Amino acid sequence: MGSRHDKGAEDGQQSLTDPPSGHSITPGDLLDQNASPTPKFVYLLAFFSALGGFLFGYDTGVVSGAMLLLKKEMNLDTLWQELLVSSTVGAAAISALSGGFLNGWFGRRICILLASFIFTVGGVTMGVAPNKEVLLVGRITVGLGIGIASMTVPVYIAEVSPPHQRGQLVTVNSLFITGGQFIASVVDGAFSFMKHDGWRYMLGLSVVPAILQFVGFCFLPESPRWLLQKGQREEARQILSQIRGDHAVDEEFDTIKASIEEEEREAGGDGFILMRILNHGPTRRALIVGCGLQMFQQLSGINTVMYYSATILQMGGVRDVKQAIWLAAATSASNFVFTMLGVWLVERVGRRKLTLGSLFGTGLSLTLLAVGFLLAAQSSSPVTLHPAVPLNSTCGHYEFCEPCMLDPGCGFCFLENGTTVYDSSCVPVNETSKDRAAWGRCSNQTEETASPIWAYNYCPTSYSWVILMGLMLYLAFFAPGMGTMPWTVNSEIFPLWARSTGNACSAGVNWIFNVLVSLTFLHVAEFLTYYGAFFMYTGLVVLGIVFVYGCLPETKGLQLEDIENLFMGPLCSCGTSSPNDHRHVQYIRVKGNNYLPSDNEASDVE
Ligand SMILES: O[C@H]1[C@H](O)[C@@H](O)[C@H](O)[C@@H](O)[C@H]1O
Repeated sequence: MGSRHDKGAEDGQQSLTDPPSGHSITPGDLLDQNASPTPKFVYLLAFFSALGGFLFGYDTGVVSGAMLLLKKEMNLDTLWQELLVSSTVGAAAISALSGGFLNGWFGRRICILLASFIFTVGGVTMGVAPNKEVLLVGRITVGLGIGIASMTVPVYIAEVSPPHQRGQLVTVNSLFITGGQFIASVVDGAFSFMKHDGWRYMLGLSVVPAILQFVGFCFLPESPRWLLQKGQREEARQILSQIRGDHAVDEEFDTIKASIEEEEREAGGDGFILMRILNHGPTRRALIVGCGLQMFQQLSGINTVMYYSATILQMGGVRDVKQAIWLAAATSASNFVFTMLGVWLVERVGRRKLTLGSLFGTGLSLTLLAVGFLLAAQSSSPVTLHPAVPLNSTCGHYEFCEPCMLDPGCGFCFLENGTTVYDSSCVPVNETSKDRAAWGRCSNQTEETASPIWAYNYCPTSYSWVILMGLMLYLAFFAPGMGTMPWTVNSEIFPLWARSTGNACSAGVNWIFNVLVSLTFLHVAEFLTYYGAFFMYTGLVVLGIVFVYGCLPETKGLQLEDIENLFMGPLCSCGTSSPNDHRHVQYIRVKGNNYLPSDNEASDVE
């Protein structure tokens, strides 16, 4: 790997470790270089590509509010509700996996255009859907768009960004994801009053950012790194100069070119890329780190916590559906706001520390959530009324709310005076709508305050504040690190030839574990109880800490072409493969300002 670095010296440039006489390079010099303004064009590229992240967030987030209206209007049973929610995530998993091929073959720009086209078609299909079958087709279509966008956008942003700002700009994509989820919850709130057709607006509005992105990308350029890999040198050089503004790009261009040639030599040019990745030590290790991060992101339970937030709020006494919708918007707003913290921190503390700190806090908050659920279970309200239930129902056996609500066939029907629960019973749930009981006092839900309350999947508790605190802390810790870093790190750890396939695999792992965790949550809770489920997530987060501590190197500030060096050593070297240990000497022109070196040194003096 040394050849391209020696080249700089031949060109008369100076090594950082060997400053020219009369000019010793101080950290201040490096800071100045790194601080040179980033051309506005890069921000424009980041914005238009991150609209893909926005659509990812919007389309995954909007469905919960739309479902409240849809299930009434289309009379959806539980199976159809689950289909409409999970089909999108399932389709995203499949298209993310196949997106690697599209990305490598047709380029990042075409893939982003394709994703925004698919989002538009999906949005229109959902907006005009005459029946649930067409709606399902629309949901699957947007899922296909999400999968492609989720693996292409971070790669594209990483490839056009200058090294010292790459982390921040790629993390902006995660900010757009959580921003999309937040806007979706606001749109859900705003249209929830439209009992008829409100869902059409909720689902259909996604065409607006999709069209904006499509039109924008008709005018925006391809990634110069991809073009260079495809041998289109002149166009690559021209685009790189356009993106870098007045900075000359010879150095960066030569580095990318040399590294592509070297990579092809080292990794061999034949065979399936996935096989080449697996047969080549550094890329195999990068793949394990990338997929592991994505797996632990989902195993930390983010989507369970987000999905479950409305129920958590109901436990705390928010029984009005409208109020619950708005408070759920507050949950996604927190996720969004704390993601901003991640954008701010990523270039300051680096990826490794941010991920570790985030996992640590996530583990503590999950413990708090689990303890809250444990306290709630232990003080669970007794069943005081025992109406005759059909013999085939298990609901008549329960003496307390806790086992009653853990049985998917039953719910808790009660009256409330302040925080005191009375006249409570455990009765079968209506199979077509879980919002009411199959028969009896809770089978006909009215808005009257004196009418009995139907609690499905939750129990009233005075410990809801512990759970609520756990929820808020969880988002504060998860969002800036584990919510963002898996996407950011994956966009930078693979060499160019392996980047599309590597990201396709890791994004696919993210979506597969997303489906797995959301589909199994209620069953896990049924077997382990809620506190058991949250203790289990805590255990998985502890495994995540061991994995990240052992295997995640710091990639902050390095040029993409140098990151492969971090994976030369053994897989888990406990962070010792930091950039400073494996850094190759980088060369800069001391006079003239045409190349941005790594900002490792800058960070040391920050
Ligand atoms: O990074 C994102 C983000 O944290 C979202 O809030 C979550 O829903 C996604 O599953 C995750 O991939």
